[in-house]
This record gives sequence, structure tokens and C-alpha cells, in this order.
Amino acid sequence: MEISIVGSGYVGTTIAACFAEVGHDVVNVDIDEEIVETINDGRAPIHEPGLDELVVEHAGDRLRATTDYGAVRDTDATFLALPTPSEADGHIDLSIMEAGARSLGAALAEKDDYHVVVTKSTVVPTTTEEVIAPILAEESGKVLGQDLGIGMNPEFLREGSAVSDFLDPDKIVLGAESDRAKATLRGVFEPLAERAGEPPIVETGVAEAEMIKYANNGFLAAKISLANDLANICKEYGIDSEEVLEAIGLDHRIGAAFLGAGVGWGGSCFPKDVAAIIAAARDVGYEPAMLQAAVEVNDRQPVRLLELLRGHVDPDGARVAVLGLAFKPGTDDIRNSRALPLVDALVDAGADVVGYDPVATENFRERYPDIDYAETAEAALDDADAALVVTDWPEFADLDEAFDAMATPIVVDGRRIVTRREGIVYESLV
Ligand SMILES: NC(=O)c1ccc[n+]([C@@H]2O[C@H](COP(=O)([O-])OP(=O)(O)OC[C@H]3O[C@@H](n4cnc5c(N)ncnc54)[C@H](O)[C@@H]3O)[C@@H](O)[C@H]2O)c1
Ligand SMILES: O=c1ccn([C@@H]2O[C@H](COP(=O)(O)OP(=O)(O)O[C@H]3O[C@H](CO)[C@@H](O)[C@H](O)[C@H]3O)[C@@H](O)[C@H]2O)c(=O)[nH]1
Repeated sequence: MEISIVGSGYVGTTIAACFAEVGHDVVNVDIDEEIVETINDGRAPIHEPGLDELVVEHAGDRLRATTDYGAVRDTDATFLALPTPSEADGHIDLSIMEAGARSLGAALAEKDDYHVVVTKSTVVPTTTEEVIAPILAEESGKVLGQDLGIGMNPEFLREGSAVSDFLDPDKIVLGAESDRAKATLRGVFEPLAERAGEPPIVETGVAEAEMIKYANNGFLAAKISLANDLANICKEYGIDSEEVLEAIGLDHRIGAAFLGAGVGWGGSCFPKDVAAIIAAARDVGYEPAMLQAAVEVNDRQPVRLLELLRGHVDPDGARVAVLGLAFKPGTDDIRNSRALPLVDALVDAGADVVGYDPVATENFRERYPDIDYAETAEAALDDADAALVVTDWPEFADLDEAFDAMATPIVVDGRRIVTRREGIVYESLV
């Protein structure tokens, strides 16, 4: 099939390259000329394992990119993979989606045939039908259900494993407003589902598909927060939280995934999506107590980590190494990283901060140009008065003699990754 994807970021580029990989002809539309050129040159504009290889293989053949929305007219379906950030009060900010829908609708005005538009972005329930579809209809002059079909296909890929998550999904959710739109969506996913060994395909309504995405992310974020709540109780009793969480994870009704206790969840999705569904729920008159509690526990974890640090050293004037700046291992993304509130608080307290991350240093430096950065974890620890471990990069588990070079070997571990041993003053958050 001929597919267009509007937006060429983490999601748009990944799904474009993967759709090309399963045999579709794909065009990426983005307003960023540099991104468009990068893809057409056969390179991925973002860092994701396996993505470069797919772009190299398909660019110039089944995959191309353009800034011209007119390219959508030669395709059967368009996926909107545009950002849906948060407003200051947590509500979803739909301005980019609305602008994209306007440009798409205007381009579709010159297409006579039936066309399906699918929301891939994470949007609060009813957005596709009540905000996006009316803009498309108005700009294109098309009539919903006649020459315009609408769908919603939430995306569950994780950064750092985006390609393999997309090509081998646990489930595929297809929301559509009509049987005809659903049939187009089925056609798009058929080759992928076959290659992935026929994962469950959930066919549902558009608003249900929108809500499934928030329910998924809300549940996972709340699961981590519940693990953190339980681990905090363990800490007060001097009980080993890892043993407790591993044991409960063996119950198939609970499951071991996403019970990793520590300094909490960050990233480009969980914080904004949980905030957006909480704000949306309040708008329709419901107070989502569990999700709100999940946020509160999450916000307190970095505060607890600093309290532990203060129990060992006064940050004022102390040299504090912050190990891990990315929001999770395997990515250079620092959006909503737990390192942000921690570095803010350390700087406010008068600490002399030295940050280290295997790949996220440059992104962090753009935001915090005034703290020190080290090339290696060893260099960050050298002469430091204390170390805070914020991201669970596997290399931190191998650190050993480097702690001996610290002025005082105080290690406060937010991810329970450093091996405790004689000679280190070790304190784990959980
Ligand atoms: N990043 C993830 O892991 C992930 C996973 C699942 C779902 N999502 C959701 O997918 C959506 C996209 O997220 P992302 O991380 O890919 O965003 P992103 O910021 O990485 O990429 C968005 C792209 O859209 C382009 N763009 C902006 N305005 C445009 C316009 N008017 N027309 C065309 N292109 C335009 C930007 O240049 C950018 O390349 C969001 O709703 C997000 O919540 C993200
Ligand atoms: O047991 C765990 C697992 C994760 N995290 C933290 O949770 C955050 C999110 O991690 P992860 O879910 O692996 O990364 P994302 O790339 O943000 O992916 C989430 O957000 C995406 C965007 O919506 C969804 O598509 C994915 O399904 C969903 O997992 C990170 O800060 C992790 O450190 C923990 O603290 N403990």
C-alpha cells in the first residue's frame, strides 16, 4: 500500500522505516528540512538501534521524505505522528496536531478518491473525532464517512527499542469510525502482523483506541509508583525491597515487568500522558485518585534521594557526581529525566555538580551549561564528596575501584545498581 506519515520524529521515522520494511511504499512529511534531507540521504534523524539500517536499505526506494504535504495525495492513508505536549497545567496541547490537520486537510482538498487519516499520536479521548476530523473535513471539503475515513492507532513502542517493539508488538489496536476505514487499517497492518506471528489485533472504536493508550501508560506508570511506595516501606523497615518485589512479580497476576523501584519514571511520555489524562478526567467530572497518587509518589522519589544524601553530606560546597543524565538507559533523551529535578535541587543547595552520562551529556549541557561534565564515570567520581546514581546504565554496575578516588566514598544509589562493598558508604534509595 501507499502510506504517508506526517511527523518524522521518534515515532514517525520508526514506523515509516518499519512499514517500508514490511513492503509498503512510504513517504514521511515533516516541516523540518534537515530531517527530510537526513532521511533522503539514507540516515535516521534520531538515535534508535536498528533504525539506521532500515533507513539505509529503504531510502530512495520504498521510503522517502518531503516537506510537501501534497505527497499525501498519492497515498491511501496518512498517519499523524505529531507531538502532543503538555500545557503548563497538564492539559494536552493540541496546537501542533491542529496545524498538521489543517495542512493535511488542505492537501486532501485536491484528492478526489477516498482517503483515511489515522491518529498515531497520543491524544485524549474524543480528540480525533471532535477536533481532528472537523478540521480535516473543513479544509478538504470531504465528507466524513464518504470520501474521508478516520482511524486511531495508538503506539506502544519504547525509546531505545523502538524498531523491535514496533515490528514485534504485544498487540495492535485499530480504532476506526467505519468498516471501510477499518479495512484500510487492516490492510496496512496485515504484512506486519504476519511477520510478527499474528499478535492480537484489537479492533475497536476511535475513542476507545485513544483511551487504551492512556490506560496502558497510566497503568505502567502507576505500577512503578506502587513498586516505589512498597519499596519505601521496605526501606523504613530495613527490608530488602528487591527480594520483595521479585517475589511478588512471580505471581502471574502481577508480573515482573515494571516493578523496578528507584528514583521514578521520566521520559517524553509517562509524565505528560499521565498529566493529560488526569486533566481530561477532571474536565469530565472525575477525580482520578490512583493516577494522582502515582504522580505524587513519583515526585517524592528524587526528594527522598536528596534527603538520604543530606544524611551523609551537606551539599553546600560539596562536589557531587551525578551518574546518569538520560531518562533511562539506552537513550540520549533527557526529557523529564529524574536528573533534572535532582540537579536543580543540588545547584540550589550550593553543590558543585559534575554530571556524567554515556550518551546524554550534550543534550544535558544545552540545558545546564554551567555545571561540570566528565568524560567517564571514573572522572566524575574523582575527588567527589558524594555520588548520586540516577540512571541504571549497566556500566555503573561495574564501577569498583573508581569509588576509591572519591574525596569521601559516599554513594547514594537511586537505581540500586552499584554493588555495595567494604570501603564505600553506600545508601540505596529503595
Ligand atoms: N517517543 C515515543 O517513544 C512515543 C511512543 C508512543 C507514542 N508517542 C506519541 O507519538 C507522538 C509523536 O511523538 P514523537 O516522540 O515522535 O515526537 P517528536 O517530537 O520526536 O517528532 C515530531 C515531529 O513532528 C514534526 N512536526 C512538527 N510540526 C509539524 C507539522 N505541522 N507538520 C509536519 N511535521 C511537523 C517535527 O519536526 C518532528 O520531526 C506524541 O503524541 C507522543 O506522545 C511517542
Ligand atoms: O521498572 C521500571 C521501568 C521503567 N522505569 C522508568 O520509567 C520510565 C519510562 O521507561 P520506559 O517505559 O522503558 O520508556 P518509554 O520510552 O518512555 O516508553 C513508555 O512510553 C512510551 C510512549 O508513550 C510508550 O509507547 C511505551 O509503551 C512506554 O513503556 C523511565 O524513566 C524508566 O527509568 C522505572 O523506574 N522502573
